[in-house]
Amino acid sequence: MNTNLPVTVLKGVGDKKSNTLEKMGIKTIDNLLNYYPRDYEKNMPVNKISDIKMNEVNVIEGIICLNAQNIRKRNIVITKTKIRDDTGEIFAIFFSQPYLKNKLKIGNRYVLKGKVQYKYNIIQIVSPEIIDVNNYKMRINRLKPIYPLIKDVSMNFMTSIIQQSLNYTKDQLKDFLPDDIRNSYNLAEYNYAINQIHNPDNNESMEVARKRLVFDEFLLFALGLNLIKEHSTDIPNNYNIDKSTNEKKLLDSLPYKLTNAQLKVWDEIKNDLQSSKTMNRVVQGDVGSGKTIIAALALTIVSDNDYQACMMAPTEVLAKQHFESVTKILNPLGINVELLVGSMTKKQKEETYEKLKNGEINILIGTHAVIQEKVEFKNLALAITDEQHRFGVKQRENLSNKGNSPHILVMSATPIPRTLALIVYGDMDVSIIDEMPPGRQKIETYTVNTSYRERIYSFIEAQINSGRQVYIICPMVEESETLELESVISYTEKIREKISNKIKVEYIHGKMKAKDKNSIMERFSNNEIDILVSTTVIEVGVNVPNATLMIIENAERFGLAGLHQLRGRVGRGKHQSYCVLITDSKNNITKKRMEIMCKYTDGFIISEYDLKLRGPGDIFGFKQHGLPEFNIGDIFRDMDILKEANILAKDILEKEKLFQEEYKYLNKKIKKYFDKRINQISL
Ligand SMILES: Nc1ncnc2c1ncn2[C@@H]1O[C@H](COP(=O)(O)OP(=O)(O)OP(=O)(O)O)[C@@H](O)[C@H]1O
Repeated sequence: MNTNLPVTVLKGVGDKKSNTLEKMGIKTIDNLLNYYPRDYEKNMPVNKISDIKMNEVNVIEGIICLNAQNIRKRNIVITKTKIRDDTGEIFAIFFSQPYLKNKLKIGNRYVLKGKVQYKYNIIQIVSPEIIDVNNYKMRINRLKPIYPLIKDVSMNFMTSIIQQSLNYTKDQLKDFLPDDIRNSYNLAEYNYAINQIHNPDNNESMEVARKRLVFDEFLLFALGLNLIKEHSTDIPNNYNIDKSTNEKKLLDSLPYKLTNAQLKVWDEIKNDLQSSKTMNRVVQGDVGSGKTIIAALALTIVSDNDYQACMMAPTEVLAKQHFESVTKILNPLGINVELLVGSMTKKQKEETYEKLKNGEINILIGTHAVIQEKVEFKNLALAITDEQHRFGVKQRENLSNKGNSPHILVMSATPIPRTLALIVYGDMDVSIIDEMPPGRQKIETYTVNTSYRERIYSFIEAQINSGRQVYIICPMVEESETLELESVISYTEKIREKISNKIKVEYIHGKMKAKDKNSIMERFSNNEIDILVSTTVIEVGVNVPNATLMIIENAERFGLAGLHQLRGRVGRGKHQSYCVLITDSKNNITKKRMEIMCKYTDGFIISEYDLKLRGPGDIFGFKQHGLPEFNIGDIFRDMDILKEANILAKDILEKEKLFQEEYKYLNKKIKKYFDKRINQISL
């Protein structure tokens, strides 16, 4: 069975549609079969027209009794027709589908599903879904899949092409899992799973199908990662890092002592750098747990041994911040640290390239341009990056070309349980900073509605009068006509009017030029700005310990992970800090989220709640994790399956089962799966 046929073999898929599908990652029949629903809804029973419920979604069945007409209003074509059953008649209105005029002919029988409203003096079913009569009756009360869509791809179309693909393959898909695995883990057969995920008989059969497909996905992932790990642990350490002249000096120069957790992690890194293999390690630590100093130590001992090291940040603001904090610590030791970011002039950049090449620079800090641009190092031995940018195979190659397989250190602020970390970072060694620096006070957190604004303004003034600084987060950059969200620019104007004019208020957002962003952040860091109104650009990593109040407008717009990251911008120094979450939302999940934020500050606990609160298919906050994304599996919800699959993967590899005849198809599948994903996973 060739499932690699292009989607254009299906009815209704021409060149234009196939281009649109390609944007969704769908090129072949196989891609369609693996395009899983994001949710299901129950097919509703048919209502008699006399019994329809106003302002609700109704399903009606009847005969078209008025030839459809197209009416043009402004730029929209409205198609209007009427449908009748034995109890009454109702108008049906469609928008921007002029071709329906020829389809909806008098005498044709249809099932229509849509909201019924009284508008313009008539009762009408508005923009209903048109459903095949015979098909529908058989399927009443069954689950109907809801697919994720993009513009120009309708649910009807998606369902139709997936059904065609299922008909085409008709139970002839090769099950790549050997029988012994299926039996031991009680997994459904592959054809059954694919059919039931798209056309479930009931909830139970859908769950059975889902379990099988999640297992598949995790098993392939775990096998791939473990294979990569086997391969990557073989890279020998090409550097001789045995001196640590400046380590003690650096530690002595700090105004604090490292926590035990920091010491342990630092030890692990040092051992790696001195071992016979190249380091490939991720350091995980909650917001504010003190990862930067660990990075600085690693940079230092590499430079002590006359090698170069680089450190990359996701944004210029962060790169500059790292640059400043690292320079402050390392310059007194005579270590030359330089910055490389996009907003520098060509001349400045060229000077930096030159100095890097001839070894005048020990440490380079920048954005990811550091490895993409034409940068030549003299002897790069260590590259530090963040979790969102953990290196894929291609970047690893790039890096190797710049150095000679340098050591890799990834910094992650995503607090996830250790067992999970060991799996999702399965190709790397994991270090966890599971302790906060001493003396940190709990960030007092409150949730209020917008009627409290005036009082909050007084609170802001009080904080500023005692020498502190304030962040205010607004989700939008500019005023929006459609959404009632606070926007950064108008908010700044509003607050300037409300508050004493001695208080300096500025804004920062992602659409500003890097140069302007940098200058605002610099002024905020130097306490030249009292209130910084910002979008989430400051979410990750910004460190201004004098800022003690974080106000988050429209807090309902953020997931728990995002709120935790944002709140982590305060409480970074010795002063008592506060976070005020402002929302008018009455939604239960939002309420629960706010309660959790007020109650807990430990990122590990918050991340666990985050997962519990996310329903199936709800990926709220997920993008904020720099974790691999799965097609159907959810690493938190399906954590048990992930663990099982990981143990199985290790067993398969240990016993070299992939070479056995029954494992032939599984082996093939890994190659295919990893071909697609290989760039996301570090090697
Ligand atoms: N052992 C320690 N004792 C006291 N203060 C510390 C210690 N380690 C780090 N700090 C301070 O804690 C603050 C936060 O550290 P850092 O910026 O490294 O956090 P982080 O882990 O990178 O957090 P984020 O993920 O939010 O960026 C800094 O001001 C730093 O100087």
